[in-house]
Amino acid sequence: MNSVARNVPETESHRGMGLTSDEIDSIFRPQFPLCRLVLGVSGGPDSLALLYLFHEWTKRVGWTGDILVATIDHGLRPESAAEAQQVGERARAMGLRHVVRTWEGEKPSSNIQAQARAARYRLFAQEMASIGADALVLAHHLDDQAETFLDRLTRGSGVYGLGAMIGDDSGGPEGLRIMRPFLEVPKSALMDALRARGIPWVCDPSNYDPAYKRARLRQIMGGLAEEGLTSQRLADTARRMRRAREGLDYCCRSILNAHLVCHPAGPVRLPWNSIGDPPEEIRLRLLAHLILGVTGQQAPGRLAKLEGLLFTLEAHERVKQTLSGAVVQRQDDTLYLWKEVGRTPPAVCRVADLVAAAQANGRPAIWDGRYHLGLEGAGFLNSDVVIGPLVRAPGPRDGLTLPSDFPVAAFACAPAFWDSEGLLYVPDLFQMRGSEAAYPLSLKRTGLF
Ligand SMILES: Nc1ncnc2c1ncn2[C@@H]1O[C@H](COP(=O)(O)OP(=O)(O)OP(=O)(O)O)[C@@H](O)[C@H]1O
Repeated sequence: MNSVARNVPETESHRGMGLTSDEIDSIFRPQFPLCRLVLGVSGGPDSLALLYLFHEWTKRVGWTGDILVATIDHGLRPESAAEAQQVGERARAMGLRHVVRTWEGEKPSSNIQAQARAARYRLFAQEMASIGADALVLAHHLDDQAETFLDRLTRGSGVYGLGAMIGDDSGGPEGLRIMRPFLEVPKSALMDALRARGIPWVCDPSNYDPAYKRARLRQIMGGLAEEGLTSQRLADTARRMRRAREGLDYCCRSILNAHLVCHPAGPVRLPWNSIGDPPEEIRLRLLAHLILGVTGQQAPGRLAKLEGLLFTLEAHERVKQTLSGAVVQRQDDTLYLWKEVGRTPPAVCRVADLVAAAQANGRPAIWDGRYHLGLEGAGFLNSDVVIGPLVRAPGPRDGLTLPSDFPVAAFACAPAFWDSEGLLYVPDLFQMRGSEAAYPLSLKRTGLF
């Protein structure tokens, strides 16, 4: 995570001439030792500035990585296809590859911006997979950051949410690594840079449509600035929140490293009274980390619900609750957490399909967001072997021994391998004897633990 503030000072160049070479260098250099990138370029001023300034920088410093410029045509405005083509012409004129991906199918009648965004990241993920890209580079800038901060305030976020966007985020949508080199650069500086180069841009009218919350927030920001609440101030506070978040994460990691017991098949337990009496914010973050760790999710859900859960756990010595796909049980002084079977149990899929898709995409094979599959032994597996939650494995369970130091229910979502003859392997719980005694696939947890 690139947490160090890279304050680009408000110099003359920001106000009129665009960014200087030194400023452009300080924006890109710390972030781009990577070699394969997808640049998300819509044709608006921010992402066009990304396209031109990044290309200019790569030429100047002799950066030789691979760039694919991607435009997503959401098909929501009649001009969008022509605008996407125009981005393609510009990219090709610079000698860069460009691809247009279209959001196909019927468009939803409500929540359209969120759905378009989800579709956009799905399409970006496919394009990244096609070239084995290290990261997706987006043109979010300081004013976007300030809007995100305000938006999170309206949702009652705490330290984590108010940290807003991260410059180098390995936990983006679709699990993508997202780089945001302009996060501390004001939009006005990007527009000035385009003007200084005589580059025209298109405007998406939905950016100003008061039907959308983002546009409304943008409008009220003018008034807030008059009271001193400028984009710069809001973005500065977001950066301080990220710093606080890193401090909290650091404390949580030390506590978990010292006290957490993880079973390789999924559940975890924490002796709650042995962690001392850390402040409430740390206890909350510990709970959030544990939920993310056992569920394989990226975000722990709403803060108010997490606060409610902590309150309940601390008020009762024996209690069991669910939150964000995790079961959390307190039994005297021990907390147990595991993944809930719930309405959406982990998928059952053929290991061969999972491995083939991962190899084709140049990405690691991951099951249920929780486990990396080591692929070394994949070739030795029968093609009908599947992986799924233990609770779905067919046939008898002879030989499967559940440990007595976790609740039995905690193993329902354990990763299990089976074929038409029955269960083959569950980490630390079951290993089929005979020809497959040395099970050829290794499993490693993703995430925190
Ligand atoms: N249609 C598109 N095609 C390619 N890239 C895009 C497109 N729309 C947005 N982007 C990229 O994403 C960045 C952020 O865009 P925008 O601010 O519109 O998205 P957002 O919805 O506010 O952000 P996010 O998607 O992260 O929530 C842009 O600067 C650009 O790099």
